[in-house]
Order: sequence, then C-alpha cells, then structure tokens
Amino acid sequence: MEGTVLHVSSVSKRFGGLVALDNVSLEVGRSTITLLIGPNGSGKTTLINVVGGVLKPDTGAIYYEDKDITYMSPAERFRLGIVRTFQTPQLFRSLSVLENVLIPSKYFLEENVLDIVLSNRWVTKDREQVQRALEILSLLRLDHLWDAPASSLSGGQMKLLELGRILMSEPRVVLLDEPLAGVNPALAREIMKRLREIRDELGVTFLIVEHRLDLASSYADYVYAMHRGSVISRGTPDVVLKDPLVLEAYIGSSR
Ligand SMILES: Nc1ncnc2c1ncn2[C@@H]1O[C@H](COP(=O)(O)OP(=O)(O)OP(=O)(O)O)[C@@H](O)[C@H]1O
Repeated sequence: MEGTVLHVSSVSKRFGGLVALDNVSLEVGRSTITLLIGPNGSGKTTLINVVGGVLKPDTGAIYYEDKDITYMSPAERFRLGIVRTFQTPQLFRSLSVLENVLIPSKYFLEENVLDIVLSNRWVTKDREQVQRALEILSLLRLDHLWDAPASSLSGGQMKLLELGRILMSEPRVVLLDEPLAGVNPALAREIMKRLREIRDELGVTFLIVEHRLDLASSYADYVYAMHRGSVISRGTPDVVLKDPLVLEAYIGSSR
C-alpha cells in the first residue's frame, strides 16, 4: 500500500496450544482510519497488543515507517509516536478536564502516575502547553467543560478526554480498543467524526478494534476482517462488510 505507516508482516502468536494470530499481515495507510473487525476471539486485541508492544510475537515482524519495532517496549514505541488506549479510559476522575489533558501520557507508561499526580510534578505553568490543551479540547468539543471534574463526563466524553491527553503527545499512530463500547449511538457518531477531523487536521493514523460495525464502518477508510487468528478479508468498508466470508464468520460465531 502506498504511504504505509505501519506494516505487520507474517505475525503469529500462540497462547499455549491456542493459535491467537496465524501468519497475519496487514498494512495501515498513513493518515487513515483503519478498522479491525471480526467475531469474538478472532485475535483483534492480540494484534493490537502486538502492535502496541504489550505482547511480543512468536514469529513475524512489525515495521513503523520501515523501522523494525518488533522488540521495542511500549515506552520506546510511544517515543516514536505509537500510542494505544484501553477499553476503560485512564483518567483521574477528581481532576478537571483540562488537568487530565495536561498530565503527560508518557507517565502512564513509565512511572507510577499516582506518585506524579500527588507530587504535583505534572502541573504545568507553560502557557503554550495550556493553550495547546485548550485547542485540543476545542477540537474534541470539550472546551466548555474544561473546569468540570472528569467524573461528571459521560462514558463517551471520557473516551474523548483520554484521546485529548494522548493528542498532547503528538502521536503519529493511535491504537484504539473499542472506542465506541458502551457509548450511545449519537455520541458514538460524534466520536467517529472527531477521529476524522483529527486524521485530517493533525494527520494522525488510527487503527481501531471495534464491534459496532454499523457506526464505525461509515467513517473508516479501510477495513481488515479477522477470523480465528487470520485475516479473511480486506478493503473498503462497503466491500468487506458484504464479503460472504465475513458474513459467514459472524453468522457462524453466533450459532
Ligand atoms: N493472555 C492470553 N492467554 C491465553 N489466551 C489468550 C490470551 N489472550 C487472548 N487469548 C485467546 O486468544 C484468542 C484471541 O483473543 P483476542 O482477545 O485477541 O480476540 P478478539 O478478537 O479481540 O476478541 P473480542 O472481540 O472478544 O475482544 C482467544 O481465543 C482468546 O481466548
């Protein structure tokens, strides 16, 4: 693929006797929203974990901008600009929206973030940083809530807030694990629209695991479908979602 930013090459991963990833290859185009779909247990989260560095593959390699990152730690990948989120947003609920954005994401990887917060080392007086945080909150339509405690946000807004903190570190590739889970349809569409704006305005690339295909697919540029540890279909959303192999995988898994 032209303009490939991330290349997963023939990756396999076993857990004991279970083959979670079986010779998986995929390319993620620069500044795209690429969706990873598939029935439960098809290997999507394992793949995100391998790309994010939480898991090491048994065989195969991961390249970021042609650089072999297969054996880099999550912190090293973070420094290159590859960041992942989790299904539950990592936030400090009693801190304000703005304060949450101002806690550097690197602390969540490298140090005990609670110690950082308690020591007040994270508080920045840097005018540019605060200005940037407000711009990001504005991009996410959370700027009017800057002073509200994070605990007052809805689940979907919390996901956007975590994304805001991640954007402060100027990531190049963001790995999202089910960003729409538990979010009402209207806000889910808002989240997908915001991702598109971030893609277009900041050039960020998104690789997203998502089950809510109806909501996510119309905002995606490209889709990979997985089943039983393998990629069974790839292409634009309209092609992949109509692929008989994909339909059969979903129907088969719900029987
Ligand atoms: N740490 C682990 N130890 C043992 N087996 C695991 C581990 N992680 C995942 N698996 C197994 O690997 C397979 C793929 O799991 P994975 O979580 O990657 O699938 P998934 O497509 O993300 O599923 P879901 O949509 O339900 O989250 C499953 O059979 C799962 O039980």
